[in-house]
This record gives sequence, C-alpha cells and structure tokens, in this order.
Amino acid sequence: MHTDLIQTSKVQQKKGILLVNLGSPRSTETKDVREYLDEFLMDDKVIDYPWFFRSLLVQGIILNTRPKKSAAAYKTVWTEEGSPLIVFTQKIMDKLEKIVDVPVEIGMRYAQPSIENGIKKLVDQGVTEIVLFPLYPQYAMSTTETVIEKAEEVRKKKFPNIKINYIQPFYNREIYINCLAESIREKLPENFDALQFSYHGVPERHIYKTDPTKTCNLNDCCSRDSNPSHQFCYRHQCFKVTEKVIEKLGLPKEKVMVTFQSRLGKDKWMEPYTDETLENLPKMGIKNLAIVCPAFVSDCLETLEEISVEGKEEFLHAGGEVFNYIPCLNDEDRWIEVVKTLCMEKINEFFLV
Ligand SMILES: C=CC1=C(C)c2cc3[nH]c(cc4nc(cc5[nH]c(cc1n2)c(C)c5CCC(=O)O)C(CCC(=O)O)=C4C)c(C)c3C=C
Ligand SMILES: [Fe+2]
Ligand SMILES: [Fe+2]
Repeated sequence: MHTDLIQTSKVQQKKGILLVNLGSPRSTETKDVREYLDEFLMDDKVIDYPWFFRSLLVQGIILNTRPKKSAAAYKTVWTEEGSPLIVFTQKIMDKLEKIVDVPVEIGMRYAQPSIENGIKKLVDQGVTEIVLFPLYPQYAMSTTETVIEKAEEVRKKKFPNIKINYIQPFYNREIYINCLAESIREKLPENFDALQFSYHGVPERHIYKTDPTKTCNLNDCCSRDSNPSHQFCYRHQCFKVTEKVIEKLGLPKEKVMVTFQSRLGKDKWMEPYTDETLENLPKMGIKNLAIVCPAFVSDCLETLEEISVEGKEEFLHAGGEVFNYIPCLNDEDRWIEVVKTLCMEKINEFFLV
C-alpha cells in the first residue's frame, strides 16, 4: 500500500529540462547593451563589492563608456538570427528536444529569454520537476553559482511547488573530455608550434572567496591531483580540462599553454593573461598558433571578437604568422549527445529520490 502511494505520486510528476547560459543584450543598440551590462555587472556574484561601491563603479564609471564600445563589438559578431550565444543555445535546445522525451527550454542568467521565462514555459507544459543545466564546464561564483541563486530566487517567489535539480560542473567527466578532445582533434591544423587554451578569467579574489577549505593559494595546489578545494576552484578545473584533453590528443605538455582572457577593471585577475601572451609568443619563436576557448561551450562575443579577431590581430602584429581559432562545441552532434547523457542521468537520479 505504502509503495503504491509513492509510485502513484512519482507517475504524476512531469519532468523537463532548462538549459541556462549567460545571456546577451536584446540588440546591438548602445542603450540595450547598457541595460544588459547594468544587470550583469550589478550582480554581486560578478562584481562582489558592497552595493554602494559596486554601483559607484558600475553605474558611475563603467556604464559611461563601456556600452558604446561593447555595442560596436557586438555588431561585428551579431547574425541575422541574433546573438551567437543565444542562437547556439537555441540550436542545442532544438536538437536535444528531438532525442529526449521531455520538454526542453532555455533561459539566460541576464536579459532575455530569462530563467523565469524558461521555467514558466516548462510549467505551462505541465512540468513539475526541472533539471536545470548551467552550460559552464567549470564552476565559478560568477557563472554556476549565480545561475543557481537566481533560479532558486525565481522558484521560491513564483513557482514554489516545482522542484529544480541542478547539473554540476562537468569539467572532469570522461564523456565531456572525449567530446572536446575529438572536436579539437578534427580542427587542429596539421602543423602548429603551440596550442593555447584560453579560459575566461576571474578575479583572484573570487577563487579565495569560494574556497570552503581556504587551502587554495592559487599556486601549485591547483594543479595537484587532489585537494579538497578543487570542487570550487575554477583555476584547478581549467587546468584539469587542459591536462585531460592533451592526454587524449597525445600532445606534449611543452606545446601547450593555459591563459586567461576577458579581464575587467583594476583587480588582479588570474594570470597569465591571454592578450599579453599573444603579444609575447612570436618573440619566443611561436609563429603558427592554434587557440581554443574551453570555458565557453558556445561561441560568443568573447571568442568570436576578443579572440578570433582582436587576438589574431595582436598575435600577427607582434610577428605571428598563422593564427588558427578552434571554434567551441556549439551544436556539434557529439556535444548534444553529452548534453543528453548529463540531463538523462539527472532525470533518472531525480526519479529514484
Ligand atoms: C565562461 C565563463 C565566464 C566567466 C567565468 C565570466 C566571468 C566574468 N565576466 C565578466 C565580465 C563580462 N563578461 C562579458 C561577456 C561574457 N562572459 C561570458 C562568460 C563568463 N564570464 C560570456 C559567455 C560572455 C559573452 C556574452 C555574449 O553576449 O556573447 C561581458 C560583456 C561583454 C563586454 O562588454 O565585454 C562582460 C562585461 C566579469 C566581470 C566576470 C567575473 C567576475
Ligand atoms: Fe586552486
Ligand atoms: Fe564574462
């Protein structure tokens, strides 16, 4: 009798998937970019100063000049369908929907379509249990953590009766590493002097702040095999992806480097910086470079403009000869299979609870 009741209640639960990415401005108009940057940078998980200082910095300084500059950059990558980041996330959704038997929606942490919008669409289809997938391989306070915080806020306020289960960062999952390695292998040129892994940076302070063990010193501990801080150490997780991928590709360590891009403001961000490295490589004899950006699963402003256009110019200007940008996983079928596996794993786990 007791088991029957539990099973009956389980059958009544309807599951759905919400794919979450960072988000882009509504358009490339400066006012829309300003609105987007305002929401993004006023998030205390992104600029983690007390509210007064954050608003002084963001609304008093950054929003005076950056929106115009960023709008011009967005114009160079925008497509007829819209922002590459959102278009690729939609493509993942479209492909995933065809191979799973539950509804799939997307939601962006900032701007539209919002997380609330995505949850509502699922709820309108009768969904009561959501598997939410933050599309970031590595954990960071400014990505995974803020997504979960926002989704929980929306759930408590607007959808208190639904359940959300979160997919954890997947940087060390074999299926993801195989997928990334195969994708890179296909796109690597025949000859190259070095392969650069350029990850989005974060301020060093963020790493210390989110380390529950307070053991990470942003030194060699991040590359050690085991340390209790690794679960929340973005730096470690970037190193781990690199290490596992180059092992799969059979590349010697000497041919590979890790750098961090897209820094903002005057804080100390993780080093070495991508732009400085690109300027120095030609002097070190590296003229033919391949570069990949595995903090991003979808190409976006930070890869298409900052790396494949600006980065290329920096490298060539400094004496580099060949610059090969390796695109992100985007909507490659092998990546869709990984998304499916991670989602179904969580759905089944959910079902067993
Ligand atoms: C991949 C993980 C990301 C981390 C970690 C991250 C941290 C982080 N970012 C900023 C500031 C900006 N990032 C911007 C764009 C942007 N950032 C990510 C991802 C991560 N950010 C993506 C995917 C994008 C592209 C969005 C798109 O529409 O294509 C921008 C906006 C663009 C610009 O003006 O340069 C800013 C600003 C901080 C401060 C931060 C950690 C503290
Ligand atoms: Fe670390
Ligand atoms: Fe960013």
